[in-house]
Amino acid sequence: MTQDEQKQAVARAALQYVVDDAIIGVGTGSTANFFIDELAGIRDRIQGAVASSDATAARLRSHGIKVVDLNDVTSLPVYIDGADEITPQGAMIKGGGAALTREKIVTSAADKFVCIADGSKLVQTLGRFPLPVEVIPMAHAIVSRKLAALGGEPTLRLKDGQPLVTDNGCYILDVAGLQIGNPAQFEATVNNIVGVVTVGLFAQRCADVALLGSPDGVKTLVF
Ligand SMILES: O=C(CO)[C@H](O)[C@H](O)COP(=O)(O)O
Repeated sequence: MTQDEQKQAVARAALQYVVDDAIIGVGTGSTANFFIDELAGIRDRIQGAVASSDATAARLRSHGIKVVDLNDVTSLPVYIDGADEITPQGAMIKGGGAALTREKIVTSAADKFVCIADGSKLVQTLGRFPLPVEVIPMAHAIVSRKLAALGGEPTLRLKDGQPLVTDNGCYILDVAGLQIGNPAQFEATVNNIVGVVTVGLFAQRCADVALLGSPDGVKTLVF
């Protein structure tokens, strides 16, 4: 299977985690987009979805799926999203699509996180993919220096030659050169830097289930 075929296969497999008559959380990125397209086929079975980005909200609406404000939701049985890297223990790097803060907020509201990813995302140690860190714009230089002091090589993410601005009006630093041996501890350390909005490490709250693509089909990991 190609990478896209793997993404489509895990997206389809994730439908089994959709809870009837519920509002579900939906992530951001190309794998999440495949999932939204699959979800359209069973949209009458759910009440609606909480979106982790403006792009996801637009795609849900384009399929006639109701987008619900998280503030109006008291129960979110499941959140389904991709990842940039995931370990065999379920810790993840996310934020390649710049949606890490809303992804982490929706994750915190969900009973279960189902990660859907092609097999290339499974790694033994997080950090080959540059770690996204969302920052308050006035603090990007000072936060960069602090991340460099932790051993990383931060780069301000650009779009069309200008700093990329997230849905929250913030910037993203992509931190290369890390080998993250203790993801939960590193998540706490980076979150503690003043000016950081969110670090794209999902380790204190890992995935509960991962559906990973492989040449032979979808493999399920339960954490
Ligand atoms: O965290 C994310 C967006 O902020 C995505 O889940 C992550 O970047 C994976 O994307 P893709 O499914 O396109 O490989």
